[in-house]
Amino acid sequence: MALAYKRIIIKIGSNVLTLDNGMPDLARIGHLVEQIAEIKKQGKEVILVSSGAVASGRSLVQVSEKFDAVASRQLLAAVGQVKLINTYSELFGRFGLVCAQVLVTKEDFRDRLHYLNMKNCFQILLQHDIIPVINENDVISITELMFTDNDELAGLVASMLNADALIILSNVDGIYNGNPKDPGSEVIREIDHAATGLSSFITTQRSQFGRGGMLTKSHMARRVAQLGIAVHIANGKTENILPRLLQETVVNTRFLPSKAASGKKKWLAHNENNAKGAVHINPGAREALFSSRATSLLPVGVTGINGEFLKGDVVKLLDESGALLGLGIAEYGSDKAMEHMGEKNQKPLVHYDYLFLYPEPTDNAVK
Ligand SMILES: Nc1ncnc2c1ncn2[C@@H]1O[C@H](COP(=O)(O)OP(=O)(O)O)[C@@H](O)[C@H]1O
Ligand SMILES: N[C@@H](CCC(=O)OP(=O)(O)O)C(=O)O
Repeated sequence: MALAYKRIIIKIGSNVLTLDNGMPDLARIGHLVEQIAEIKKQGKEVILVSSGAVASGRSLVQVSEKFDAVASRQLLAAVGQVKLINTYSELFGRFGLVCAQVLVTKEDFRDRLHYLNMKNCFQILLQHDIIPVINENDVISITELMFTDNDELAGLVASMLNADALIILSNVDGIYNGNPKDPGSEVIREIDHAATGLSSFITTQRSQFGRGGMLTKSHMARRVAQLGIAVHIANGKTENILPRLLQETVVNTRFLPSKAASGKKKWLAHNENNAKGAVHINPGAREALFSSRATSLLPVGVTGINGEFLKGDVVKLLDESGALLGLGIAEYGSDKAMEHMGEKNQKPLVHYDYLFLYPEPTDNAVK
């Protein structure tokens, strides 16, 4: 049965777009563009998150090893992004389609004004039937300012635009239940919010030109699926992968979406870096929050407060060992929270509507 997604984010990893020698694989890019054109004909909206700037830069400039890695990456990305977007523009043009370049940094998701500017820009592009082609602005995003990888960026875009699905194209058929190179391993077809132990299957091994690896992909995928967006990890090198995935006739890993979350929870899910303080909770509170009932965090389950926060600030929720369980918006400041810590019959410190819990807390401890 065909998957009835209307708005789809497609993320293409460097490895899909790159030949073994590090040069861009123009035939592959062409084939992906052709598939996207076919999907567009079906009336779907497509937003592309494409890596490949550095790889494209390599085909134009040779950088001597005496330059440091950061400067070399800036050089290759600055030159390569021009070539990458020109390639897309030319290839989409053959199908009568127009694409646009959107380069973003992590800061753009933190600053509310930048966030809204970005959202408005995507809206106007989509209203005009234009395909946004997004990449990190590698020229200014350096080390700690960088996204973990473009998978993180794609997850943020998917939640910002309330997409129906996020398709991550990598160089593997999906997440295997063992080493992908081991003939005994199989692709896990479906992962739901309650699945546990996923991280034990995933090695830290990355593809030749990849940045984050499969573990960061799976963390992001679970987080996005929990917000109500389906996430697929599939092989971008497989012929006709996109139409076949949408027709459900090809192997891939699908993270089943939970019930759609509110806009506030979607925003919260990606605001760990904005947290002003942290709240430690006891095992009873943790159990209550993770139960199937909608539960707010009451001061009676709070065992410690770190940092200073005000009403409305984002706070981290930690268990007694310090593992990150989720994020919430404080209903009152840290002074009052300290005062009522451990007390019964007090107002919730975090209301359920403003609470986002990470799936599988044990997996998060390895972050
Ligand atoms: N259990 C697993 N299943 C699938 N791939 C895995 C697993 N564990 C590790 N990997 C590695 O993750 C890689 C894909 O991640 P990454 O290098 O970030 O790719 P991309 O460039 O597409 O973002 C695979 O090439 C594979 O080597
Ligand atoms: N922004 C970089 C890609 C960074 C990245 O995350 O790559 P990948 O892990 O292959 O998706 C580039 O365009 O070269």
